[in-house]
Amino acid sequence: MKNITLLGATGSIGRQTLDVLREHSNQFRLYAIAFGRNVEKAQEIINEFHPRKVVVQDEKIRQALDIHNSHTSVLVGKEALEEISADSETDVLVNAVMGSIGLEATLAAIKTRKQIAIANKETLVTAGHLVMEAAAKYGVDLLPVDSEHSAIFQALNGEAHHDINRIILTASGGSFRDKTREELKSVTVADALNHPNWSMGDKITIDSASMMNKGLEVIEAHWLFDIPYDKIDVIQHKESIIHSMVEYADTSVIAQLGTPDMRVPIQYALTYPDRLSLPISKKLDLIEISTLHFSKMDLKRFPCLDFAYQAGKQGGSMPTVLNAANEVAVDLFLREKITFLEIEKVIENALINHTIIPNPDLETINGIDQEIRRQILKSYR
Ligand SMILES: NC(=O)C1=CN([C@@H]2O[C@H](COP(=O)(O)OP(=O)(O)OC[C@H]3O[C@@H](n4cnc5c(N)ncnc54)[C@H](OP(=O)(O)O)[C@@H]3O)[C@@H](O)[C@H]2O)C=CC1
Ligand SMILES: CC(=O)[C@@H](O)[C@H](O)COP(=O)(O)O
Ligand SMILES: [Mn+2]
Repeated sequence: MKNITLLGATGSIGRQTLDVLREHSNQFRLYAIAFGRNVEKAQEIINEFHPRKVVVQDEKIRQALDIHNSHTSVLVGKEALEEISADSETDVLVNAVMGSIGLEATLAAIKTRKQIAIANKETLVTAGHLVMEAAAKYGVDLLPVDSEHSAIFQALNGEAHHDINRIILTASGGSFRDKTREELKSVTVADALNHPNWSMGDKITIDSASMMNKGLEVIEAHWLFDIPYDKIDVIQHKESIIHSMVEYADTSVIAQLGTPDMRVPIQYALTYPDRLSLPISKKLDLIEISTLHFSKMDLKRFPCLDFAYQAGKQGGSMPTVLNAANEVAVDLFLREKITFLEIEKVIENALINHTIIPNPDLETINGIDQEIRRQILKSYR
């Protein structure tokens, strides 16, 4: 029986992780959870799974929870995310919080040699060098949950890196794949949240529409698989059936396919290297689908993808700036303070105005993250 600690339990990945745990309750026990503001959902989870530890952000949320038993203890604050991640009872950490807030928890789990299923891609974007350095030092594998990275992980199957020509990430194109830039001037939040293939949290759904999601995934792939940026390609594939591919030196291409259902990569990250059954409602039926489409990515149409390639290649503190600016810009868009096309402007300005700091340590990264947020928010109060 493995004890699972789940950060972001009330979110999209969190809830689908709970589906997997329900399905395999003979193998996994929910040991601890952390969530943000959704008290109602958290209460449901606590009532069903009876975790030993629950992390809340503040006293007000602790008081809103109805816990009257000595079995469950409630911990408060950001440090408590690290505490449950490093807890000696935790066997597997599923990091499914949204944003760079998840960074210290990932590092804490690495230092205590946990199995880590990582959905929280912002952790790898903002501080990939620190995370991978720590993972190598402590001999910890990061098991990807992101669908594309799970596909690559499966396609790599332990092959040596020098055998690889390139990684091919697939992009659905998001909510606005068929819109012109002119049409993008007047799109609404509701339009942007209408992803054609995946039901996900709000922030990643907006990232998908701006193509920043794929940009973050390029950086995530660079760190997870130790692959240079010029060997990472992105192609548009509107059906999200091929989740990504690896082209080998002999030109052989290995892809992983499946209907878009995040429970598949989540479960694989929990059971690796084994595979367990998973009763998903719709298995892949290629005859029914009949045709798959592919097209070239246009970096002028999707400048956020270009920003991410540039920031990744420049390295140092640039990916931290990219991530922080994007997190704030998406939040401003979701709160209708800026338009959709202003998201990319906010990010571009932050990148242009930043003087790169090589090899930043954790304190520097946190300082830059906070400063970028402060500067951007100052203009939109
Ligand atoms: N959804 C998907 O299909 C995919 C998601 N990912 C990645 O997984 C991560 C999670 O995405 P997703 O599940 O969609 O996001 P959601 O917005 O649905 O969920 C985010 C979770 O994080 C919690 N949270 C937010 N702030 C804090 C905090 N300060 N402390 C503790 N918990 C916090 C939220 O709590 P609450 O809701 O209670 O406020 C919620 O449980 C992201 O990095 C995303 O890029 C990657 C691939 C696919
Ligand atoms: C499910 C998942 O992994 C998301 O990151 C997904 O990839 C979003 O799709 P697009 O960014 O390709 O639209
Ligand atoms: Mn993805």
